[in-house]
Amino acid sequence: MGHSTDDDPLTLAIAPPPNETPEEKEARLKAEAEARSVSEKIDEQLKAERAALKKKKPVKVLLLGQSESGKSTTLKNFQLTYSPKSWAEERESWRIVIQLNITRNVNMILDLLSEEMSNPSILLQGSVDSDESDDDSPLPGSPSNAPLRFTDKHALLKLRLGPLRGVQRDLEQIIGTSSNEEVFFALPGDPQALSPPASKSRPKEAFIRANHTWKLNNKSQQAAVKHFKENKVHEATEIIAGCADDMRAIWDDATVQQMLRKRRIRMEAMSGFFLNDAERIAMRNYQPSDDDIVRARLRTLGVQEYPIKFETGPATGSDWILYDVGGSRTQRAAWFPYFDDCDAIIFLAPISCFDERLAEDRKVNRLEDSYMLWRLVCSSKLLAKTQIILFLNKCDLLDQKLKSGIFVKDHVRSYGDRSNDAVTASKYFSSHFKEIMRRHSPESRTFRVHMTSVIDTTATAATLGVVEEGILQGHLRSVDLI
Ligand SMILES: Nc1nc2c(ncn2[C@@H]2O[C@H](COP(=O)(O)OP(=O)(O)OP(=O)(O)O)[C@@H](O)[C@H]2O)c(=O)[nH]1
Ligand SMILES: [Mg+2]
Repeated sequence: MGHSTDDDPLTLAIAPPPNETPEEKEARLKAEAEARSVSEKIDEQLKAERAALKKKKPVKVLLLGQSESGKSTTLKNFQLTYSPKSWAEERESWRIVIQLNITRNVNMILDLLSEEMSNPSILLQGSVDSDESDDDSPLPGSPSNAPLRFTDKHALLKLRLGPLRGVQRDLEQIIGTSSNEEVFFALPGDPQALSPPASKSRPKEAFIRANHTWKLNNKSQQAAVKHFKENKVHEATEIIAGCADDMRAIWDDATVQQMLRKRRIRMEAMSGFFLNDAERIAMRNYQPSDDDIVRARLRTLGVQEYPIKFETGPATGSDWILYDVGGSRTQRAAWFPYFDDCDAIIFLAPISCFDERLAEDRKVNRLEDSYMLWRLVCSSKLLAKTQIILFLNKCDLLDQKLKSGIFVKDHVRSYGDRSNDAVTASKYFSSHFKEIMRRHSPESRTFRVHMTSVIDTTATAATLGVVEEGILQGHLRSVDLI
């Protein structure tokens, strides 16, 4: 039955000669073994060279998730933990962002005060939608619709804090809210992309532009900063310093607090809230702490590339590139080109947002939006082999929210009669994300999840340690597979 093999030209060519003597056979086998060994060595060398090349390639990590999910904050944690030198260099740049954040906090209160003082009938109609919650019931613990009693003190505070409106305008100009920059990222034919979406009662946010101009890297930008430092920034710092006591007074005022409760606005839970630190931040020589920087809010536009040379940890010396994306709807089309060729994705889902709506589309629940995005990422064929790590973020806010008496089951019907505590709720949300991954991944993959509050830099450093190791291993495994 050896017919076909015996006739095969290759078999015939490499067959031992007929009548081979034992000596000849031994010599032939030896020669063949040597040839095999040389060939294996060459293969190994080629593999090692390719592996070395790949190892030199930076580890690429993409941060994804809806707007305000905590992507940029996670990036800051990476910088703080693994690249402290470059973190320190950027400290000063955050000062004006934080000044802008606190100025906005005050101006938001002033807007609400003006509305209430000029139109007290609003009060008698009960609560007004604050943008932050789906239902119209007053916040637990808020008094009944008792009328707000404004006095001369409020009129005076409004007057004295008035200059902060000009400060906001100046600081926004310095950081850069030019619509031209946004056009750069506009989706073709998308008129919304020309102006950042902002709902009626939500303060507009500052945002990072595509080319990091807010960090002011080139000469003309540096000249512009110098100019502003001599003029506008100095002026803004002086005005803020002069307003320190009044900022504190307006925030501590019982009527203002009552007004916020009536409107179901929890300013403390809002991004970039700094009023509890007014005196410190208002100081003329204010230097942002690490914690301040992590809490500062600056919206991201487009896709920002952050090369990080690891200065500490097991990956010391290695180069990583973190891609931080804008998470609002008009920004999402820019994500897809980055799906190709990335080692890992860290997906942020803020689980405290189960009762909130998207700023850019008030019809959409934020948790539902996160589920939808997660499904999209899990089902992407381009990402079939990419490691995906889920951060169920803002666990601190989830805990506060549930303790304040807000019930998950009132917003997520399937939650049923489960216990209304943060651990049970986060496990419940986690199981939902896991199921989506299981159902929609093109190939089976491991569900890696971390419960996070990424403003907690110590806890986040520990989480990043685990994540870093996992990503590195994945990177090296892919090297072995070349
Ligand atoms: N309390 C609390 N605040 C958080 C947490 N994570 C982020 N934040 C705050 O939420 C705000 C928004 O976070 P960002 O990291 O800027 O959100 P982002 O996902 O980058 O948003 P875009 O750039 O708009 O896509 C910031 O002010 C953060 O300090 C968290 O776990 N807990
Ligand atoms: Mg961001």
